[in-house]
Amino acid sequence: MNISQAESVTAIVLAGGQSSRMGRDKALISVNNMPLIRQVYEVAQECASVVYVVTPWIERYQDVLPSNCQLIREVYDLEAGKPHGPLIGFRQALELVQTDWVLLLACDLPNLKVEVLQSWLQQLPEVPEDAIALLPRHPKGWEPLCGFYRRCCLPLLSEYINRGGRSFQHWLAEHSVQKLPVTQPEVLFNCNTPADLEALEN
Ligand SMILES: Nc1nc2c(ncn2[C@@H]2O[C@H](COP(=O)(O)OP(=O)(O)OP(=O)(O)O)[C@@H](O)[C@H]2O)c(=O)[nH]1
Ligand SMILES: [Mg+2]
Repeated sequence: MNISQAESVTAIVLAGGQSSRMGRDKALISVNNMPLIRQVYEVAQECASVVYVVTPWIERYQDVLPSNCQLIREVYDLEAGKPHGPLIGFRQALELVQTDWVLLLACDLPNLKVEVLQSWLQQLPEVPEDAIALLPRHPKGWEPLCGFYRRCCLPLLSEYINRGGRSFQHWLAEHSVQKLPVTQPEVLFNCNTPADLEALEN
């Protein structure tokens, strides 16, 4: 990919989940000798001019990420003892974005591939103006944490959050979203459980 295309996208990696199904922090689990969060970070870096990692636990991740990594400390819900959820983390980072498009990624995508993301990037100029995002679709809805959003969706996101909304699916259902055709669905594989991890290792 040439530099001008790389410069047109900012990546945001969300790493504030509870890993309740995995039973331990999945961002730090090593697959092929590299923590998952680092793998996602490195792929993102190949495709974006700026990469933000959003987490309440900067100290937990900074040692496994490059020293120049831009970590954003997410606001924490002190009463609940956990972050406010991925939509709030996304908004916090989106407020800093300067590029027209954002690549939003979960930290549990071990099969992400630079070439695939770069081929997705080529589709951005074709997205209709009224679509706020370009996302893969699965039978139950959108795949919100492995795809692209327009920076200008920030006011719509804030308005939804201010109404009390906390669901990507509900928010996306209110707007026009372009379907991203995925020819290699394995890149979307989510490592959520010990069984997922085992499947990956075999
Ligand atoms: N920044 C941020 N990221 C979040 C938050 N909740 C989930 N994520 C991230 O969103 C991505 C997808 O979340 P899940 O796969 O459900 O991960 P999880 O919430 O850690 O796992 P479970 O507790 O098993 O649902 C992962 O990269 C999580 O780290 C949040 O409140 N803030
Ligand atoms: Mg997941």
